[in-house]
This record gives sequence, structure tokens and C-alpha cells, in this order.
Amino acid sequence: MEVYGLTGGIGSGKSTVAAMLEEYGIPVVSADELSRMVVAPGSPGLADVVEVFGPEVLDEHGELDRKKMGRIVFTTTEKRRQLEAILHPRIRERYEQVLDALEKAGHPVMVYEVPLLFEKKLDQQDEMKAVILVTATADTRIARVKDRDSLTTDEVLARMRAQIPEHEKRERADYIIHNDGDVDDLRREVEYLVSRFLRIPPRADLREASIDEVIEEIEPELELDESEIDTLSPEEVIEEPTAPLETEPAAAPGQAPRGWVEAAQAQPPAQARPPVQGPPSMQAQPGAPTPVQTQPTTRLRAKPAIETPELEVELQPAAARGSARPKSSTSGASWIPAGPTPAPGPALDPAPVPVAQAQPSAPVPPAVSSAPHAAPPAAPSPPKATAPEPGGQPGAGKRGPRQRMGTMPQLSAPEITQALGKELSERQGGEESST
Ligand SMILES: CC(C)(COP(=O)(O)OP(=O)(O)OC[C@H]1O[C@@H](n2cnc3c(N)ncnc32)[C@H](O)[C@@H]1O)[C@@H](O)C(=O)NCCC(=O)NCCS
Ligand SMILES: Nc1ncnc2c1ncn2[C@@H]1O[C@H](COP(=O)(O)OP(=O)(O)OP(=O)(O)O)[C@@H](O)[C@H]1O
Repeated sequence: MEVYGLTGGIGSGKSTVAAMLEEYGIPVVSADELSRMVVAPGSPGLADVVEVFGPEVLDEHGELDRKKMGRIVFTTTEKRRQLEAILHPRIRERYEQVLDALEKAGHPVMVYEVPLLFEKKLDQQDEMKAVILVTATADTRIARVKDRDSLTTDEVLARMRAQIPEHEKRERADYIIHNDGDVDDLRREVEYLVSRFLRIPPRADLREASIDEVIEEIEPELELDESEIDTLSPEEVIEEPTAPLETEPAAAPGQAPRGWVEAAQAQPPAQARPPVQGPPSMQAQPGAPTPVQTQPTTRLRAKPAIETPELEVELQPAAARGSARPKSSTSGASWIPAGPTPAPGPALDPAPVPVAQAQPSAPVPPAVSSAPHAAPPAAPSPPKATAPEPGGQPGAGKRGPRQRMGTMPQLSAPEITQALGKELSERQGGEESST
């Protein structure tokens, strides 16, 4: 599986870009979201945090008081290191579980959104195909974060100081998205990234595992460590509400019918230096290696979807998770099909129909229009499936509760991890608390 890193300084717009990428059906896992999961109420991670920082970092509901914690760790480096030492291995473990599940579900590409990608040298661990940087001026980022999180300028600056400088990130990135304009500008940048830099194979080509297969595969990795769980007192264990998986109505009129998949197939990006810059110029820097040449768009037809059986696991509604900040209420991302999908090979029309040939000089390949709000090329997750954002900008701003596609319920990566953890707890006799 190809993993692309997505990073950027605080407030640069990583999550906004991530939400846009998801509209193209690209699974995105967010380290920030995983970091919330590992300190969920009742978790061993939270117990360790309390042991080191004291119960005063909990709020009246027994949840981590993130604002308070932020004030502590972003003013004292030593404290930040202590918190990271507790959380980072757990985030890593979760990430690997989700990555595995995505891989087993047949996804060939995923994006890992990590604010500290360069700080933690993830780019040097030979596990990322390329690193995408979202960048904006410090003034823009400060203004956005103050607006979003009601932090003071000093508090935002303290977080910035805990991160490596922008110019250094630019030197290390493979692809740079400039986000000083408006959301439409950003969307054009993302369209360019998707069509010219990332490789998105047709979804119908994938072999997607059923949820049972995924459970079977990752079950051993999710086995709970009872010794860790026993450190929690009953008062610390707070049951989170659960609700059945929500599904989406069938495709709206005018939408691509299910089974039709259209995607721009691009070459994998070269690990090129200097980094490829996206639009507004829509061109690489002079002297920079040309970005990926887009191949003819291929249209594949799949047989009608097999009826999806009911899921046995119950999921928390996305909106009920997380804590204070709206951004935290979403899963962070990846889409994992929960039910069977059309089988590959014979299920697909064996004769792909080339529909267009990208012109090298064309700013945006035909499968992706450069028009603002154009429908993304990949059928699985069209913009209509995304919760509308304030101002009618799908994918812009904070990531709202995830919408579900058609007859094929899809789970986000963290959702599947949580759901599987819960199911395993129940199978083990319900003695353990959930992770
Ligand atoms: C201190 C905490 C509780 C504050 O929570 P809060 O909800 O206010 O912020 P949130 O987690 O959404 O992070 C917002 C942004 O702050 C920045 N940030 C977060 N943690 C760090 C860190 N350790 N170093 C530098 N910047 C950080 C990132 O840009 C991040 O995108 C939280 O950030 C945390 O647990 N940090 C430690 C875990 C971590 O390193 N997370 C980063 C992803 S690996
Ligand atoms: N081009 C843009 N125009 C206007 N607002 C934007 C733009 N890009 C992002 N924003 C807003 O700026 C804020 C920060 O964006 P976002 O949350 O995507 O950044 P981030 O890099 O994920 O932040 P963090 O590092 O804190 O997690 C959000 O409220 C978002 O809606």
C-alpha cells in the first residue's frame, strides 16, 4: 500500500485538505484524531496521563481537559516530551492497526495526516511514498487558529515554537500546497494534487474485504492487555453512547450510478526535489521535475452491488465522539467498506473505455475540472456525500460528521478500530472496559 504523508504547521489547513481528499475516496487517517482516541475516557492512555500529570488535567466528566493540557505542555518542553512519550507509541500502534485494516480491505493508497511528520522523522523511515506539505504564512495560520480554537496569539505562537520552522518543512516536502487564499483556491490546489501527483486507481478494481474478514485478520492485534485496563477505577470508566451505523440514501439524480467508476490514473510521483508546487500557477517551478503525466482516463463498469448484510457491530455516531472542539468530533477518516462489494475481475467490464486523453499543457486533466466545486473524478465519495460546510463549501473548514455512501456502508478507519475493539471486548465476556 502506498502511504502519502500530509503535514503542515498548526492552522495551515491539513484537515481541510484531508476532507477534500476524502471526497475523492482517498482514505485519510489523522494522527490528531488517533491522539484523541488513545486518551478516550477509561483508556490506559488516559490513566497514564493522569498518573504523570495528576487528576487536575481531567474535566468534570473525567475526560482529558485538552485546553488545560495544552497550556501545560506548550509552555514547558519537558512536559510536552512527557506527554508525547505516553501518547506517541499508542498513536503509532493505532495507526498500524488501521493501516493494516485498510491494506487488507484492498485500498492501494492512503494518506496519513500528521502534524509532526518531520519532527518525528517519519519521512526518513522509508515508509512514505511522498510527503505533501500544506503551508501558509504565520499571520494567516495564527488568525485561523485563533478563530477556530479561541486561543490567544501567544498560545498559538507557543505551539508554533514546538514545531520545526516552515522553511525547513518546505525543503523536505515532495509536494507543497499553498493555502493563503480562499477555500476555492485551496480546492483547486487539491484537484491538481489529486490529478497530477497522486495515483488513484479505479475503485472497482479493488478487492475489498468484508468486515468479518477484517475482524478475523486484526483480532490478535486488538487483544486487550488486562493488566493495563485493571489500573482504572470504575469511576474512570465512562461508557460512550453507541448508535447503529447510519447509511446514506441511494445516489441522487444526476449522480454517477453505482457501479460506474471513473478515475484519472496517474503515474506514481517521483521522489523529486525540489518539491512540486501546485497551482495557482498550475505548473511546477522552473527547473523542477515535471509532475506526473496523467494517463488516459479509464471508465470501468462494475456489476450491480451485492446487497449489504447488516453489521454486527454498533458504532458510535461520529458526532458523539471526541471532545470540545468540533474538529475532534469526526473520525479522522479513512473509508473502509463494511460490506461485500462487487468481485474484481469478471465483475468488471473487461474492456475499459478510454474517455479522454490529458493534454500535457492542460492545467487540469479532463477527469478533474478546474472549475470551483467541480465534481471529483472518483465515484465512491462524491461531494454530495460530504457534510455541507458553512458557506456551502464541502470539505472546507472543520470536518463534519461523515456521510455514508449508497448501499455500501463505509466505516472510517478509527471507527472500525473502535468497533472491533468493542466487539472483541464483548466476545471476551464483557469484563474489560473498552479501549
Ligand atoms: C496537548 C493537547 C492535549 C492539546 O489538545 P488540542 O485539542 O488543544 O489540540 P489538538 O490535539 O487538536 O492539536 C492541534 C494542533 O496542535 C499542534 N500540536 C499538537 N500536539 C503537538 C505537539 N506535541 N508538538 C507540536 N505541536 C503539536 C498540531 O499542529 C496539531 O494539529 C494535544 O495536542 C496532545 O495531546 N498533544 C500531544 C500528542 C501529539 O503530539 N499530537 C500531535 C499528533 S502526533
Ligand atoms: N483557505 C482557507 N480559507 C479560509 N479558511 C480556511 C482555509 N483553510 C483552512 N481554513 C480554516 O482554518 C482553520 C484551520 O484549518 P485546519 O483545521 O484545516 O488546519 P490544520 O492544519 O488541520 O490545523 P491543526 O494543525 O491545528 O490541526 C479551520 O477553521 C479551517 O476551516
